[in-house]
Amino acid sequence: MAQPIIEFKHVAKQYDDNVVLKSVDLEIEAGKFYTLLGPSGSGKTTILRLIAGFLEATSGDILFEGQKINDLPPEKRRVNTVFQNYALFPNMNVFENVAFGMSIKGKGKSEIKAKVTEMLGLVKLSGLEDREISELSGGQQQRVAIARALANDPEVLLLDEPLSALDYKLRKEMQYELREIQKRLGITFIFVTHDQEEALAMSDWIFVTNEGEIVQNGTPVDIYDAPINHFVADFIGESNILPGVMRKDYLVAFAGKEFENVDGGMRPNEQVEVVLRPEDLDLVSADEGKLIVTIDDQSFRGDYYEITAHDDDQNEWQIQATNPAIIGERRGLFFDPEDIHIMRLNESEEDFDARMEEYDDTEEEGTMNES
Ligand SMILES: Nc1ncnc2c1ncn2[C@@H]1O[C@H](COP(=O)(O)OP(=O)(O)OP(=O)(O)O)[C@@H](O)[C@H]1O
Repeated sequence: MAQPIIEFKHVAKQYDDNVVLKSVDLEIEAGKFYTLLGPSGSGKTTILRLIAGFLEATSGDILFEGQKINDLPPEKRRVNTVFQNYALFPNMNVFENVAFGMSIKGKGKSEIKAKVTEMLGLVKLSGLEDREISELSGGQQQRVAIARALANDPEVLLLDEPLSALDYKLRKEMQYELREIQKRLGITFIFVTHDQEEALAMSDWIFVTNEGEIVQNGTPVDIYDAPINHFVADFIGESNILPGVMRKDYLVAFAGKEFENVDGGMRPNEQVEVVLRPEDLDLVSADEGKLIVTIDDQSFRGDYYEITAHDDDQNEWQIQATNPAIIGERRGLFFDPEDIHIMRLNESEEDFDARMEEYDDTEEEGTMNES
């Protein structure tokens, strides 16, 4: 990759004895939409504040375009932040809020007017220049906050859970619009959320945080299809996670049976965890199934039925089915070998990446042999 716009080298943050960030390494490439995704307290906001300069790292280096910026004050960094609570100035109207940064920099009136007009157009608030902040809806206030941050021409826009106060429908709309704004401006966005659906829908690249560490990073598809460990598999989407044991010849044993799988490169007899996503499972007749399950419960979810069941080894299963089932009935459970994802216990991210690369190569070779 080209030189990263932002880089963390072993960055740690500690308050007295409380380590909230443990030696984080990360690289941000210019012009992409990044998301920091993780549960509450995992360190997302700390990472964002270190980038903005509102916090000082306890150790490690923070670089901007290759230059160390640990000691650079926030106003000298070419980044701007959009906060969750908008932080607008209530005594100023929409125009004055968006113009604020440029006014204190002493920009000329006509330049300010042109920029405010452009920014309000970008966030679809043209014509509301004279409105007071108290006369705006929550969604409109959020748009003003975005316009105000972008009016300073930052190279990187930091967004700290900016959509969490909005209702579901508005939130979806704003997700789409933020993505569009990022593409149009071509600058780097770093977005913080604890909502995995939001992260999957918006990002080019996701950093998953847990307990002060980045536990996995990759594209949304990588992270969804190949979670590195139990935490990621459980946090991102619904999962069935079962204990398993690798066997020879691309076989894995779980739920009391052996199954063919293609997620290879494993040692026989190694204890692993097996992930199967609910949407990759089908209910079929008992003699067509790879496993037999007994239906425990179901609920209608609009476009599918969410069904819970258990197998004869007493493993719980979550299944997304297009048709309803009958509670108490014994059915077959069907899945494709390629939908079985294997997770090694306690694997480092580097070893995991190497294994996934090997797996991709094996797949390519397989395709070439077939042709
Ligand atoms: N000033 C502080 N003094 C001591 N501990 C702090 C301070 N600020 C944050 N922390 C702790 O640092 C940890 C990480 O906080 P951070 O805000 O980065 O998490 P987060 O992932 O952004 O969570 P959330 O989604 O709840 O905002 C938390 O355990 C928090 O209590």
